[in-house]
Amino acid sequence: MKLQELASALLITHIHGNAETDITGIEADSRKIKPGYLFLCIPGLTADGHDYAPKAIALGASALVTERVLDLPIPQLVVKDARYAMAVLSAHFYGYPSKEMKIIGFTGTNGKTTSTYLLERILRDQGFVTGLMGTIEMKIGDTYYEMERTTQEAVDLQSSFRKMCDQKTDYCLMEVSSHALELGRVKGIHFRSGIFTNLSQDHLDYHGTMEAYAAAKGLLFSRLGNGFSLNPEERQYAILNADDAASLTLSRLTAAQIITYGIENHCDVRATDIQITSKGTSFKLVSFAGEAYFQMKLVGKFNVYNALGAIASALAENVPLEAIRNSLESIAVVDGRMEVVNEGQEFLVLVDYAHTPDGLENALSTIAEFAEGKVITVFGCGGDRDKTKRPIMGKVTAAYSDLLYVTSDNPRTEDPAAILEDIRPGLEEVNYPAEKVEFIVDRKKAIQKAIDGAGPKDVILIAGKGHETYQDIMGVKHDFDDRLVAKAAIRGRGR
Ligand SMILES: CC(=O)N[C@H]1[C@@H](OP(=O)(O)OP(=O)(O)OC[C@H]2O[C@@H](n3ccc(=O)[nH]c3=O)[C@H](O)[C@@H]2O)O[C@H](CO)[C@@H](O)[C@@H]1O[C@H](C)C(=O)N[C@@H](C)C(=O)N[C@H](CCC(=O)O)C(=O)O
Ligand SMILES: Nc1ncnc2c1ncn2[C@@H]1O[C@H](COP(=O)(O)OP(=O)(O)OP(=O)(O)O)[C@@H](O)[C@H]1O
Ligand SMILES: N[C@H](CCC[C@H](N)C(=O)O)C(=O)O
Ligand SMILES: [Mg+2]
Repeated sequence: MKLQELASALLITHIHGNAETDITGIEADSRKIKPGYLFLCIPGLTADGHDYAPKAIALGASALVTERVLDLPIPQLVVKDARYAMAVLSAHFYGYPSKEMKIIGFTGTNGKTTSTYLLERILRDQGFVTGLMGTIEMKIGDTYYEMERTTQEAVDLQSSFRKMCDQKTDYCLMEVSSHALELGRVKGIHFRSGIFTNLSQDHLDYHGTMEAYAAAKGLLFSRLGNGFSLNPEERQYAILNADDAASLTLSRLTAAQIITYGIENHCDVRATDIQITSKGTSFKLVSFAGEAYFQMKLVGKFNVYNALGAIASALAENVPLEAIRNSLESIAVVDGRMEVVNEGQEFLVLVDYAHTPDGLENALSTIAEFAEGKVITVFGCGGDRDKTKRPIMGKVTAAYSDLLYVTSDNPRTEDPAAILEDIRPGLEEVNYPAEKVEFIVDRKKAIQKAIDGAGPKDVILIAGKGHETYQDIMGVKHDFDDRLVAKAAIRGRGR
């Protein structure tokens, strides 16, 4: 594609240099530039892409997108807002792939990853080709890709969508993080539906206040539904959790058709008669499409919410209720979410990705429903993330745990011991007995200690890292998988 043609996607631009320059690829990270690529200079929060233009040129960039003319020897497309231009130019370069398939976006503090997998199973069982992108991985057809972040940068997103379209994907199920919404990574993407899971405290380091965090989530819904159509294929849906107060604001923001789901409040897709055990969850579904009894292997009331969002969305796609039930009942576990570690021991070990106060509350209140012995919790808080959630996570955990091992999560660039100290005030606030808690920086040792001390019928929750297979310490990712560490500890007991 010529630079001129790319520029035609924007009204106000100025080409400095040869407009006929060939563009073979498009990138916003100088380290990924290949010969012939256009390098987008993005002024960021920690760096300014304009400073990396010489590096990009050294790697063979054929042109730049800049916000001001740089004294450099290659053509430049000068734009008003490089970040916005990145979203527009990427969509144009890849031929607007989001219009060629149905993209369903999931947003909310907790439950996004889980919900994408539930809907993926339902749609796959119907014979649809699905793509999935989120915290654990990206899947295109049957190929898996590692993800750097939950929601990719605009250039990578559009490139991934193109690959999905090339594989004849019918539905793309994607997590849409609040960072992505705020930073415009998903601007211009045509969503079929938006699913809102819930809103509770997280990421205040980035958003500052809960209001700003909620407003970021709202961006997904405010862009939905403009352009009504009789054709069901062209409709857009906002699928909202009727039991979460934030849904009211979202319903005012959107022009899409709203489908509500929930347990407590009146709604379109509702679960009643919920039974929770350590082996699964059952409920009666009452919906605009009929009633059915569900017997899921997934554990916890929060997974009923995740199932309801997926059910509402599948009903909007015309999937029969019976088929939805069969698919959901066949799912054994979502990677690292309430995953049982079984080495034949007499106590239950669960690895879960709860890393917010609400996530922990949900995981632990679920365990409280069926625990017969002691509840033993191992958890920590990630470094370089919202510090204000640390004592709250301590307090929540204390409320449910008979024994507590406070340890490291991903310390990233912070001092691990200092992170543990940020959790302590939450325990002190509720006078959690000192003899019931240990602060152990080394996560492996903490897990081993918890497992060594467990008795028959106890339940151990190892929270925070779920599916992760590494521990990030000072930017170095060390091999670490809670499930493998727990297995080894169970086998090593008493030795
Ligand atoms: C707050 C945030 O999300 N920041 C992301 C954002 O930063 P930024 O736009 O300010 O960019 P920057 O790092 O200042 O760099 C400016 C520009 O220089 C470029 N650059 C930089 C260095 C270099 O050598 N060469 C180069 O070209 C960068 O590619 C970028 O285009 O864009 C960068 C490039 O894509 C990301 O690396 C960075 O992610 C940071 C590291 C991050 O940790 N993000 C997390 C919090 C995040 O996004 N998380 C959410 C999930 C949260 C959840 O679900 O719980 C996610 O969607 O993954
Ligand atoms: N609907 C829900 N409501 C509250 N808590 C939930 C819900 N679903 C899952 N959880 C808890 O939150 C944890 C994370 O779940 P999941 O990975 O599905 O969320 P996510 O929104 O994708 O998180 P992230 O923001 O890290 O991508 C789970 O391990 C579980 O403890
Ligand atoms: N997407 C979340 C994941 C947190 C997972 C937890 N293990 C941590 O490292 O804090 C984040 O980046 O905040
Ligand atoms: Mg996720």
